Amino acid sequence: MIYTCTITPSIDYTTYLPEFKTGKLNRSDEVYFYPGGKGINVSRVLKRLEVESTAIAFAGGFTGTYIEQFLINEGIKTDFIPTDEITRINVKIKSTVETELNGPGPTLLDEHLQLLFEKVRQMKAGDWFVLAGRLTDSIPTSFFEEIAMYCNANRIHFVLDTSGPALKELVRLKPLLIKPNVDELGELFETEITSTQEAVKYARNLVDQGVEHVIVSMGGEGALLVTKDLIIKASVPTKQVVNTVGSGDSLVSGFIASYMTEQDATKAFRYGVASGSATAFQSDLCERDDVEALLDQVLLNPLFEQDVKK
Ligand SMILES: Nc1ncnc2c1ncn2[C@@H]1O[C@H](COP(=O)(O)OP(=O)(O)OP(=O)(O)O)[C@@H](O)[C@H]1O
Ligand SMILES: O=P(O)(O)OC[C@@]1(O)O[C@H](CO)[C@@H](O)[C@@H]1O
Repeated sequence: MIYTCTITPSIDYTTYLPEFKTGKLNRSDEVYFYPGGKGINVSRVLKRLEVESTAIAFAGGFTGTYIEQFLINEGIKTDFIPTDEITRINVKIKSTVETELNGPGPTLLDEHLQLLFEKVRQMKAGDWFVLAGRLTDSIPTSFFEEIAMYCNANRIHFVLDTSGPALKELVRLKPLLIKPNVDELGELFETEITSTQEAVKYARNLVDQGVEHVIVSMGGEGALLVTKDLIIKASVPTKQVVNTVGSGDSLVSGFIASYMTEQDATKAFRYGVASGSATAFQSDLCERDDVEALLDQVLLNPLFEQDVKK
């Protein structure tokens, strides 16, 4: 079973308008209320790719109820831990450019964390634990380290898609996959990455620390896969972009969905990138047919260590 874990879920209030003027009253007539948060997006895309998962999340209030009910209606198993706080609403404004306003995550107490650990203790060898999204400051990084160590010791595949200080600490615990975008990778090494060569260098550093697969996503510029044996750059299909929110999560879902059946990192990477792009080309997350229609348009270009070092 795949378990996704979203510490900070959200409703993504997504609104489209031709022009967004700051400091003015703006009106839009097209709005959507998607359940969001990175782990939740991963579960939703997995479902569309016909892979079952259980979505674990900390959620509360009317927004928490809305998110859980939405997932249940889509046939996704949920295992939510209730919080006293109302789950955040993140605002996504789609205009000439995309503007996002994300709220803070919940303040979690020790009892909440113990409930989460209990769930992890029920997982079995061969299961997947996908920890995705912002990890609130109210949780010490040591808590996630314990979870990652538990996963390693019990052969639970650990996938990590987060940013900030926790990412720095947790890469040491050898996740099966991490998927920073290029800015998050730069943040991890306190630098700005301006070329594929640099991205490969830092991704390679993470592989040397023990991460099995590092995927660096670069929006419309494609993505990179770096493992012990592979360095591959993928170019992405070109089409009108509608909403890129969740495209990184779709990449993660596509990779897992393919890798868990075929254990072929190159194929899984192609499937992941096609999933990311299929999401970018529509308002909500991608469907399986859209992903498969794009597969041939994802061009994989192997890079060689000597070329990258130039
Ligand atoms: N403009 C685009 N055109 C085609 N594909 C895109 C575009 N933007 C994103 N994608 C697809 O989505 C993948 C992930 O994109 P990105 O690097 O923006 O992830 P992210 O920053 O983690 O996104 P998010 O946090 O919103 O999920 C890319 O590798 C690509 O496959
Ligand atoms: O605040 P975080 O947890 O970093 O990001 C949350 C978020 O922006 O990420 C998802 C897209 O990846 C959205 O569904 C959600 O609103």
